[in-house]
Amino acid sequence: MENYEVIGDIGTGSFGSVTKIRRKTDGKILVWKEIDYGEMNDKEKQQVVTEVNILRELHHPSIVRYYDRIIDKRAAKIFIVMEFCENGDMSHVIRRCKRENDPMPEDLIWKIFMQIVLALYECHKRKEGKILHRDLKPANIFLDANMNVKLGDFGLSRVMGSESVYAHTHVGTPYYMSPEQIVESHYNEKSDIWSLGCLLYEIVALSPPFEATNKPQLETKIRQGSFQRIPRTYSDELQRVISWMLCSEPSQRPDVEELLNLPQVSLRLREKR
Ligand SMILES: CNC(=O)c1c(C)[nH]c(/C=C2\C(=O)Nc3ccc(Cl)cc32)c1C
Repeated sequence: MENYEVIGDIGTGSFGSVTKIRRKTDGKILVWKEIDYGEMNDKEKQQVVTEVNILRELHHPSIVRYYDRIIDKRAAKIFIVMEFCENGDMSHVIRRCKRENDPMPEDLIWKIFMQIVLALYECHKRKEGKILHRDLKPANIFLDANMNVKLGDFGLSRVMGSESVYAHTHVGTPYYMSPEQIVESHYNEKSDIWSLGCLLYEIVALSPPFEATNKPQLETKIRQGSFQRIPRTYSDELQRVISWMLCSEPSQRPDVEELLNLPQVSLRLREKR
């Protein structure tokens, strides 16, 4: 802890709180996310260790960079030191767009989508074995000073299984739950693609595709799979890729490779080079 100076609280992520810090050696601004493992059983502790080790291996410009971890045995806490993303998370951006009735232009949406797909490609297609994100949502997508997308920490949500101590912090309605998760069948990379479809829909329409005031109603809507077309100001192409990711049948959904081959995505990939 002595290598870092606390600057101030940033907020609470989907689990654990995030604090802005300064590295004393070079003054670099970073954040740490605090995980309290005091109440965890051995299985959950092992899972956090495994997931942090996976985070350490992942180096990609569109994935939040992991720098360090500090274990405070006395307080039974782990501090995960990660990259600072000056422009916060996508849920704040969506709220601002909605409040100011200032929707994002389609070109920016395709750029954001491309970067999230690149990050997810890194996870799903890594040679050491697939990593599922399991918690794709606006609050887990961060933006750096140049409005580049950074996929937030993930896999850790594996610790968030229903049996985990964290389950209670999984506050809010599971808007992005896939049909197969409702019937509690096995979560796979196509479930991440479903969540990506919900995420892209919400970035475009500024509301999730399936909304309800309670879980049973939400599950019915998700199972029916019908949702409003995105605003007419956006192209049929954007509507088509969202509908493709929101196919009820997982095998019908695209994988990350097919998404990278979309004309609007591959065009921007070539521009990036
Ligand atoms: C209103 N929120 C913010 O301004 C904000 C800012 C400037 N940064 C963040 C969050 C993170 C940030 O800056 N880096 C992060 C790395 C991992 C995780 Cl889980 C979260 C962050 C947030 C939520």
